[in-house]
Amino acid sequence: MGSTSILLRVLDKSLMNQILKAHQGSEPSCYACPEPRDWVEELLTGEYALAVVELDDLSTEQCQRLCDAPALLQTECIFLSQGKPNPLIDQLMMKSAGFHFRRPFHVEDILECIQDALRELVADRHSPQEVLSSELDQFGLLVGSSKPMRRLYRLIRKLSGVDTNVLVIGESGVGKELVANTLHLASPRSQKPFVAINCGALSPELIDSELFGHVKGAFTGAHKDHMGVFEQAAGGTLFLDEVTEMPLEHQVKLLRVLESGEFRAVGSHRVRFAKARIIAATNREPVQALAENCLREDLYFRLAEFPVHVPPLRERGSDIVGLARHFLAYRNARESQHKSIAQSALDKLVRHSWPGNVRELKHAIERAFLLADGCIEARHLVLEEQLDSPLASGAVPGGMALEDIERMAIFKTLEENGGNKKMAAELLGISVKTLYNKLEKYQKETD
Ligand SMILES: Nc1ncnc2c1ncn2[C@@H]1O[C@H](COP(=O)(O)OP(=O)(O)OP(=O)(O)O)[C@@H](O)[C@H]1O
Repeated sequence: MGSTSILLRVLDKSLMNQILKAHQGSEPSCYACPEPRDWVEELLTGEYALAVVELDDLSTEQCQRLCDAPALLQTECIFLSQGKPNPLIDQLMMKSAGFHFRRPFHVEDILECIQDALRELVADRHSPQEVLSSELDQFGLLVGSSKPMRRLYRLIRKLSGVDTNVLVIGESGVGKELVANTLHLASPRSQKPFVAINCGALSPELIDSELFGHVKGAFTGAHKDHMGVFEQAAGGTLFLDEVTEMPLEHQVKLLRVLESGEFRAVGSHRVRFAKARIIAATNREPVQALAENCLREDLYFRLAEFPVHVPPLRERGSDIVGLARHFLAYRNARESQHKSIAQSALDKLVRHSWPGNVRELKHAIERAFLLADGCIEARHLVLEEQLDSPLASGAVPGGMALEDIERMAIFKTLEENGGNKKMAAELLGISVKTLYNKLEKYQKETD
């Protein structure tokens, strides 16, 4: 018996026949548990993908065996009963995230529910294929086939032929540095250096030296001449990342070089000429950066001769799945592996809002690659949900009890997922069983 078969224990003969008829000859096959065979034992073998079970004669002992066995959670359950209040069935429902149909049975609804459950299970079992190749187009170092990316490629191609300054704008992790590097590679400067510095990470004392260099003896510790990035990138491209994080007084110095093309190394009187093309980048919207005084207006106009907006990942449609496959294919190739990705995992990727953009996706796939043995499933994808949550936005006051935060997270996740406990447990990063235990606890407290 394969693990995709259905266990049937339906006492209502007509319903049983209709289910069997609907699945005659189709995958997965049905196994009708003959009475008085112990259907509980059969179910707990964990060999069934789905179980449709009539429960009216459920005994306390059977209920306990089911509730105690983790195998119950491996099987999707559809329970049928007469509908009389039955604490044993209630207890079972608390342990398994199953459906419960009460008499009179609506055959259509039950068949539809079975179909739904099977569609998901079959998709997960049959669709994962080894991901060994990427289907996305690539321009320079940028991967993606979506419309906004194609528009970006066209703009980069146009800008590669001219020597103007460019300001690359986009959220963190969208690929701004890759855009700058691609622009460099597509330009006549491609044989010269591409030098990147993070303006936000430069220490204020060393910033002049980093940008313009220094001569031996210029200050304590300057044991030899040092070439600044303007000189290192001569003839090539200088990428100034996070330019809005540079202190305003240093932005003036940068502006002077951009205007005059001249600079002097610290401790030297010799004027040097800047021969690098400047591409700057920022995570902030320029209008806001100007309003918040993080960016000098004159520098902005100098840098943004051509502003290039890089779209966030959530606006790139099927590139999300395409990039996930791309990163997986490369990882498979590097590690000589043949790992696959399940449809449920791809669905989870599509539902996510990607606050950390492509960087977050790349990390999520790399972490999942390590966690999954053969097939990456939804549970292997640890996404930065917390960035979206009220906790990160400061909606949770400091000093709030951790239990209250947990209760809030659980109820909010259930609410947002239409009460789907499996999905909620997955998003919360706990097992369905743990979710039930926690619900039981919190519900008791509020009763
Ligand atoms: N279109 C893409 N194709 C392939 N990889 C990408 C793409 N965009 C981004 N990446 C990858 O995502 C990661 C982040 O990219 P990058 O550093 O260029 O982003 P960024 O916008 O400059 O980030 P930050 O604002 O934090 O500096 C890198 O590992 C990069 O290789």
